Amino acid sequence: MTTSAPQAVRVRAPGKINVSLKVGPLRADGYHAVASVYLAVSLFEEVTASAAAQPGITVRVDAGGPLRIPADGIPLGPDNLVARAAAALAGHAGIQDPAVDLVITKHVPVAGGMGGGSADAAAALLACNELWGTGLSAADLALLGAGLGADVPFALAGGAAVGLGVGDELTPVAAAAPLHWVLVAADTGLSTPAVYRRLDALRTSSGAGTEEPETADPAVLAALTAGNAAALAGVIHNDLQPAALSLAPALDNVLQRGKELGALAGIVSGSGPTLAFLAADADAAARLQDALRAEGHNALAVYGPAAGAEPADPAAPADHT
Ligand SMILES: C[C@](O)(CO)[C@H](O)COP(=O)(O)OP(=O)(O)OC[C@H]1O[C@@H](n2ccc(N)nc2=O)[C@H](O)[C@@H]1O
Ligand SMILES: Nc1ncnc2c1ncn2[C@@H]1O[C@H](COP(=O)(O)OP(=O)(O)OP(=O)(O)O)[C@@H](O)[C@H]1O
Repeated sequence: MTTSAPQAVRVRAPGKINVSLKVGPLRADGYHAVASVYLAVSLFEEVTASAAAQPGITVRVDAGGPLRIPADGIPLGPDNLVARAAAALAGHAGIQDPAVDLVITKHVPVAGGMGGGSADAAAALLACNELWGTGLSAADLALLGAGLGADVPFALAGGAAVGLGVGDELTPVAAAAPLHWVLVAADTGLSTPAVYRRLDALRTSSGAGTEEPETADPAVLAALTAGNAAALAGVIHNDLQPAALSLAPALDNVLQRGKELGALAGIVSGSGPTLAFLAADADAAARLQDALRAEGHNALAVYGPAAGAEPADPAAPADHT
């Protein structure tokens, strides 16, 4: 019996928060060495790759989802990370004229610091690998992904992990229990390179020295491994937070408000502006989500760790849980 190639493959990949992010000095290549503790959360992007009749890579975005994400500002041409992912895989596999239609179901805030574009790239790599039967291993996909963005290997892997190098050298962290968070999305995004540049400028003006971050904070890893939200609340940290707050000062009030409303701690996610509030448990997260929504914030309770890129259940709705 022969099995025919699939006509369409749907894959989901998670958004992330960084529960700890240490950033070293600017390198000659324009990047910064980091020591990141990534946590994938239960807010997923989906990418459907369908065989196309004509050669070419097309991109469409279905926006919306529980955080009501608008599609503005997402390129639909070859610059979209899903198109770049498909082109990279085709190039690697020697496919001359790839013919694929890619549809993104967008749930992760755009330019939100949650690695949404990286999740799209990860999902597209996996979906096209399946559609085209190219058979790349997880390690090969991660290498291709690292060429697309520092966060892409983690979006493939999911779970919780330490990321060294530019964030792409991953070591998994076994987390005992899910942690519950409330995300607050902002109306406008922040450019990741602009936030890193602001960090460099703040450091230059304060004269503060910076060390190469060689290891992730052991206290963060211990709290994560134990699934201990109270302990984690005391040690979550993001070196990019002062830079994000300097570019988007209104976030500071929201951070304070989340804590007044019961969060154990609050942090800017990655390069921001999405905020992530840590709650004691699922009930506390639901209450905090509702309290923040009552004050007009675009809030959503999620948990992490969540799975990395994987085929989406065709029966499941394209939702965040
Ligand atoms: C802020 C984080 O999301 C934390 O996980 C990442 O560091 C950013 O990851 P990303 O968006 O996948 O990053 P890329 O798309 O590879 O890089 C975008 C830009 O961010 C800056 N960048 C990114 C990663 C890094 N370790 N150092 C940097 O300075 C560089 O200016 C780079 O040109
Ligand atoms: N599939 C995509 N989804 C969103 N943005 C994309 C995509 N492809 C390309 N982009 C471009 O990349 C920019 C940043 O995208 P993204 O949403 O991944 O930011 P981010 O989540 O802040 O990234 P990170 O957290 O990894 O730093 C967007 O403003 C857009 O111009």
